Amino acid sequence: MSQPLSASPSTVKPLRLGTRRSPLAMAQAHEARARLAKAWGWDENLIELVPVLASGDKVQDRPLAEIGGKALWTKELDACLADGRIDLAVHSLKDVETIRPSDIYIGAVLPRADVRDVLLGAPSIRAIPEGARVGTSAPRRAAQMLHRRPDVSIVPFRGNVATRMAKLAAGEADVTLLAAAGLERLGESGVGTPLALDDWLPAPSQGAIAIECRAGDRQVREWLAAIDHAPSRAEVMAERALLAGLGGSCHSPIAVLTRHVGDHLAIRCAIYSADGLEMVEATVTAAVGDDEAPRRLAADLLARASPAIGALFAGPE
Ligand SMILES: NCc1[nH]cc(CCC(=O)O)c1CC(=O)O
Repeated sequence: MSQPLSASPSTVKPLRLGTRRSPLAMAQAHEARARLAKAWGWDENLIELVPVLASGDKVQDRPLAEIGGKALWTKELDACLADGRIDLAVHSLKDVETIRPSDIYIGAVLPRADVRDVLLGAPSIRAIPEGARVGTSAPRRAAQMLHRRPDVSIVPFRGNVATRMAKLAAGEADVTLLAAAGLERLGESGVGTPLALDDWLPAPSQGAIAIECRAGDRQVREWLAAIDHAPSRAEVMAERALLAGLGGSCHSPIAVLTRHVGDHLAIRCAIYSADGLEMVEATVTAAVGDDEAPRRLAADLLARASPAIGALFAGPE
């Protein structure tokens, strides 16, 4: 007989929550566990954290775009979900590829944290010394920086948040950029200068934590629904639809922010050439859940993009 819905996990059969092993991933997993346990009145011990080594964590010395992209963060956790080693997987949604396997479902998006990028090493973009070395391996951050400051040079800067802060302190670059959300979750919210959203947009889904489960697991889907934050979900899903419309990959410099304006969504997006010299931007208002509006925005951006920009996008997926 099938289990009645809303039964609790037990000490004999705890819920298993898969996560990457980095300090940021572990902090996000603890937050997800705390929210789920609280929503259902469970002891946190009924949710067991299962750290899984992702292939992206094994390679630290080359840009991700070079190694093969975003599935590097999801492949291992996807396999663990599929074969039942875990029941839930926690991710920074920003690192989760746009097209997911059909047997995996995003059961919850947690309330989106501070979406801004933080500049470390200088008090503002303008104050960065002439010709400074900017440490980043993110095509978006590199292009945005070069767009504003064509005089700087970009140096590769991989590794987890602490590694990048240590590299900055060791002088491997003069400035770097990190997500405010990640810094906050690691208890480092005091460092650096958050960049104003008026002239520095974040990555798609930046600041959002997603919890995935098996698409067919009705019980876990019901549990996750209780901690899903509908406004955050609407915003990041619009950004993911835009990304799908652009055919954006880890090579694609895409900056976007979606915000609720009344009961609608305002989507602002800019796409760049790799050298930051060229940029096209557009804004659109969409109804919540209307994936066509972000896709039209993507088509409009691509139609206006120069060859140097267009080469970085595959087009509608
Ligand atoms: N690219 C790695 C990554 N993935 C998610 C975050 C931070 C948390 C978030 O943006 O949700 C970071 C670090 C960073 O970009 O500084």
